[in-house]
Amino acid sequence: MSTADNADDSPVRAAGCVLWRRSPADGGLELCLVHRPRYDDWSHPKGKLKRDEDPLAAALREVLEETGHRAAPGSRLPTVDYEANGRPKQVSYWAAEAVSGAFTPNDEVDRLLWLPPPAARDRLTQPRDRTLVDALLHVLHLT
Ligand SMILES: Nc1nc2c([nH]c(=O)n2[C@H]2C[C@H](O)[C@@H](COP(=O)(O)OP(=O)(O)OP(=O)(O)O)O2)c(=O)[nH]1
Repeated sequence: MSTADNADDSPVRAAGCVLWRRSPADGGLELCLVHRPRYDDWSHPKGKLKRDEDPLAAALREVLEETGHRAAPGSRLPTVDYEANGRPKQVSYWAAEAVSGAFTPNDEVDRLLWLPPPAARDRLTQPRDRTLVDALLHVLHLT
């Protein structure tokens, strides 16, 4: 197999966060989901790594770009694998607490919601992304 073949078969790498906060109203846990008009879907903030970029740095950069929030990273969460446009894709995730910032609608993300865990689970478009809600509760010792 040539080097070019290897490169073609290698997964597209992306990274993101299950971004959480304590509700300003009642202190309950809330998760941040983003709506992408391109797919009309709801997902966790994430995106592809730039060349030579560290996955955690990429995850925090994507959170800032898509949600306007700076985040403090916590535990590593399970990696999500799927096929996108005929190529394997591997998305690394971290739990991260939103610490500052504000959302402004942008080309990639036109809506953002802060939802309690059960509502976030229901709202997520991809079943694989729902498992990350439970993984977050586990690392926050809430299950
Ligand atoms: N978020 C997410 N999207 C998925 C999963 N499985 C799956 O087929 N998709 C679909 C949604 C889109 O139709 C397609 C490509 O979306 P994507 O979010 O992976 O790719 P992208 O390049 O547009 O975005 P990004 O990685 O830069 O954030 O893959 C999944 O488990 N999670």
